[in-house]
Amino acid sequence: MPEPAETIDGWYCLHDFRSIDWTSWKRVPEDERHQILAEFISMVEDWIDNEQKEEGSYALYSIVGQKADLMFMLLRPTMQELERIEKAFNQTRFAEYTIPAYSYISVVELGKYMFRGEGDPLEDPSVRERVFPILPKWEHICFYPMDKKREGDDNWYMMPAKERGQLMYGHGMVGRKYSGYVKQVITGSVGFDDWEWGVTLFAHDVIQFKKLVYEMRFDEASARFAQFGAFYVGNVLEKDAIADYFQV
Ligand code: VOV
Repeated sequence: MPEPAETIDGWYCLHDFRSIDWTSWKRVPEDERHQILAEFISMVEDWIDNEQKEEGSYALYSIVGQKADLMFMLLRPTMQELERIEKAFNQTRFAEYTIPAYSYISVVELGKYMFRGEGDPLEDPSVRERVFPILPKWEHICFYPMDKKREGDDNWYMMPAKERGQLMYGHGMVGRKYSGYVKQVITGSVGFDDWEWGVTLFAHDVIQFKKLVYEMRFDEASARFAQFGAFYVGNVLEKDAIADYFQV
């Protein structure tokens, strides 16, 4: 049997996508809308506090297109904490005006392909930074889930570890060209959700997503093995811009 890939796992991750029920929202009197938003903003402030204490991280983006309007990406040390946040959000008055659109459960993952260190990788500060990341608040986000194929000769899980390592090396080389333009957070979801990985990309210039994802399609690891779910793309929603976004 080919050697299973070893992973270093960090914070648990919830991607939570919501659509806004704009028709109902528009009917809410203005002063009440302010109160409802204040409660939501105070929740975002809690996420910011948590991130400042380095006990987790968050990203808040508005999504373009009809798949959703908002996306929260939350990282926490336990699945219980993620559930508590989800429940706390669902109990806000603001949640009454949102419709769940999609969610994704995973854990920040680093493949051991590139890790050459000795001992416990979680004691290596450069590894800790990768698996307990403070999420960038760059202008744009792109999220999609993916699998590695298991079909005939293109079965990722039947390939010897060395060959997989070579392909991941080639993959990393393509990715490195985008250093400073695109930041990737790969989360593993085998056993947690419907796909094998969540791919979350951050960029200052949205066109860099298209360039990177397109270039990767030609790289063997993706060309032969990658299968993709739905793509979501969005713009950063800073705390101070929330009130404006919900102005109707
Ligand atoms: C921003 C660019 C970028 C860079 C630098 C980069 C580098 C790397 C390295 C070095 C490694 C291996 C070690 C590790 O870190 O796990 C990975 C791993 C991985 N990647 Fe990647 N990736 C990028 C970007 C990047 C993209 C755009 C995608 C989506 C693929 C596409 O076609 O749309 C992706 C996917 C993945 C996945 C699913 C894994 C885990 C695969 C596994 O079998 O374990 N990735 N990735």
